[in-house]
Amino acid sequence: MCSEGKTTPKIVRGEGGYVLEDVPHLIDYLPDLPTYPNPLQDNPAYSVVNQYFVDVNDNVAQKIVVHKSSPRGMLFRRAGPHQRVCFESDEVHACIVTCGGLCPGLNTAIGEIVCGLYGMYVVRKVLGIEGGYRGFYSSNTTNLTQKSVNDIHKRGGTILCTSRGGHDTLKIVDSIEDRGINQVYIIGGDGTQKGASVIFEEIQRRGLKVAVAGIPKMIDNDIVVIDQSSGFDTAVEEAQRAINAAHVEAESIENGIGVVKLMGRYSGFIAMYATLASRDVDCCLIPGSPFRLEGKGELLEFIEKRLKENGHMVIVVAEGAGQDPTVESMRSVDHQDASGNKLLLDVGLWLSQKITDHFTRNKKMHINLKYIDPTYMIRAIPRNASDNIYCTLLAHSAIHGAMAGYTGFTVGPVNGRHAYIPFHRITGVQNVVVTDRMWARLLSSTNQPSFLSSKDVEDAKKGATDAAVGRGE
Ligand SMILES: Nc1ncnc2c1ncn2[C@@H]1O[C@H](COP(=O)(O)OP(=O)(O)O)[C@@H](O)[C@H]1O
Ligand SMILES: O=P(O)(O)OC[C@H]1O[C@](O)(COP(=O)(O)O)[C@@H](O)[C@@H]1O
Ligand SMILES: [Mg+2]
Repeated sequence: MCSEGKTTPKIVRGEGGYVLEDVPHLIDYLPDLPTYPNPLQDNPAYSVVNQYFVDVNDNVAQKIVVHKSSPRGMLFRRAGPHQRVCFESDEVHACIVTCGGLCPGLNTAIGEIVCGLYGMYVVRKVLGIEGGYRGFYSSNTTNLTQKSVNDIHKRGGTILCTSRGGHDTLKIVDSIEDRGINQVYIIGGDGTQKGASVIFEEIQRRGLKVAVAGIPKMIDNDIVVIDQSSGFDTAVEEAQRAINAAHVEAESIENGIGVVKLMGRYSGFIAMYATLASRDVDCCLIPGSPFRLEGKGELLEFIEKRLKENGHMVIVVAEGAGQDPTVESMRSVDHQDASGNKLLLDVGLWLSQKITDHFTRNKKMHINLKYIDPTYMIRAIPRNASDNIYCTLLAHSAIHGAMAGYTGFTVGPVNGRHAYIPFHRITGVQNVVVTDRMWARLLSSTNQPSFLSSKDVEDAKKGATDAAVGRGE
């Protein structure tokens, strides 16, 4: 595995504090590249829409809440179809690959890239790379047509299969070059975008006319800059079913406790949003907000109090929660998956065991605890309607960008408008639930203590500031 790319940021400054963080373009290293009129101008569907093409000077602001005396913040290039493109339709040989963990909407993204290329740009050569990055050099490929992707958006998973690890940059770029591929669409999470970044670097180094576009999918919502990751909405919705079940079980028996573990390796967005949406949850535990079991005002005392008040309770725990020294012992610190992600032991099981032990030991109360682990159920399902539309827009934005000659970018909504974001802006830092207003809303809705000491609060505030600096805010 390589480390992420080292492209120098393409910063364009102008009057009035204008700062555009632009994405690379093929013309940056292929200056004589010809351009052609966009075939969309003759497309009966698109030609009827006023101002369908984006202006080359359209930008999207990262910061929309500004202070009188504060800097205006960074701008990104607006995504969308351009008047001129750098590829002729019959010249395009595109490929699509899906990498990393599953996420609802992968098949929609695949299908929409294929249909968008065929329908909007009259492209006829789209190759599916099977089995993630290693598929470039060790697996089968499949020709993708509008017919072959016809109804895949209704299915969970990815028709191309996926994998972790196996990112061998040189072999991947050799394969791209040997096959004559000139547009590479890479669908995946934060790890995948890092991989895409180094592929782009190598392609640029070799001077190839190959556009590399990243399409973000992250069930954990742990990618920075973009508003929200695709698949997240579906996952939060599906998590409601597990929380409902835990609630029904807990309230139907004396001193019932329902514990639900939700995905979120480094960030607790699914747990936080699922808790806020449900309103049946009494306590939500996430990475970044440490808790302790024993002691005054700590978790076990709170559980006892809530049981006495309500007779039952529901706890939602994100899989990455409990990283403080109290639970350090249950973590398999030395283990990583094939992509280098930290492997965690089951915090839900551990917590359930600790709660049961506590109440058995002190004999104060007989509890009935049910542990529900819907982990893979929330990501193996088909996307919901809103994620379907979202993935469609991501796919189309990626196609328009690649056709216009932009490369080395990830596409995504920034404050509601789709933009092209250079890889390095999203690969350097991870999105985490910081102690911001959303977390305050959650604490107020569950009425749980924060379990934070004054030192924890200081650390969290510092972490939030550092993260904001890392995100370029
Ligand atoms: N720093 C990196 N450089 C190159 N490839 C990487 C890097 N990090 C992850 N990858 C590759 O990206 C792919 C997906 O990464 P992973 O972390 O498993 O999932 P996700 O993209 O969903 O976060 C894997 O094939 C992995 O080898
Ligand atoms: O068992 P797997 O496939 O490694 O997946 C588990 C991980 O996948 C995720 O759902 C998403 O992680 P990625 O962003 O790496 O795909 C994590 O929340 C979870 O820890
Ligand atoms: Mg990841």
